[in-house]
Amino acid sequence: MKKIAPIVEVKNLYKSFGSNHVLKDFSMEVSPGENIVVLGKSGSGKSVLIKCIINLIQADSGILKILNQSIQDMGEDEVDQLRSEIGFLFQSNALYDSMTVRQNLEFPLRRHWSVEQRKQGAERAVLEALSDVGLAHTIDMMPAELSGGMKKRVALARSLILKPKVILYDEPTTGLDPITSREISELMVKVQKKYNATSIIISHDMNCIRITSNRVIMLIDGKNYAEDTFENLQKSTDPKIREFFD
Ligand SMILES: Nc1ncnc2c1ncn2[C@@H]1O[C@H](COP(=O)(O)OP(=O)(O)OP(=O)(O)O)[C@@H](O)[C@H]1O
Repeated sequence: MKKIAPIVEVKNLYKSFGSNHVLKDFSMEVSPGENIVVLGKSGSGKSVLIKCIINLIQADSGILKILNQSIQDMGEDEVDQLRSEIGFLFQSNALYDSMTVRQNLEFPLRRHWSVEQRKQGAERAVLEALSDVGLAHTIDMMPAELSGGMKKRVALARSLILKPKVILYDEPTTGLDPITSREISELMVKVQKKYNATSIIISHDMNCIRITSNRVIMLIDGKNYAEDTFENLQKSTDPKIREFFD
């Protein structure tokens, strides 16, 4: 049977900051439609990995391919084009406080759509993305009027607006109460299905990982130390893995 090409491929990745060797021969492959969680201790290099994948940080060496393209070899315009196919949900949400929800969602369209495209389709795109996260009624509200969970949903809607093929989540449930965290995790599964997207999720929220992951990659000592389903890793007797589950 022909092997399906991975959507994201990382091979033998190295990244150091001075004498701080963060990623040391890290490799992983993500198949189309998968929800992958990268789990590691604080400071283990999870954010550095995600930033290398989208070339916000330059890797020292290794191969990085996303949507079958080598991001390291691309010019600025090509990287920009590629990033329009990738949705990001950052820990901080990064909503603009001085803009309405609508304006926040229109922001990526301004960069990637022509004036004509925006005239024709912006309203519909904003409403569709907001409806996907159950918040169409907030379209003219300011971020300050929203709860933490609602802000997270709006940020997710904004990352969906360009219908990304890949979604990167950096600690999507940090700072939320357990019920809201669960809602956000379930929403992540729902949007992944609707958009047929592939997700890479950085998290150490065990409930979020259980709900969202098809596979978990353990980032330990700069490497892909182990990868398996959440259920199988949970049964592991390896002390380095057990630390996360006990
Ligand atoms: N731009 C940078 N310059 C220097 N060092 C950096 C930079 N970015 C990250 N680091 C270092 O790389 C290491 C890994 O950081 P990273 O943010 O990836 O950790 P993390 O696993 O995401 O942690 P957390 O779960 O706490 O967010 C840390 O030691 C950090 O200090």
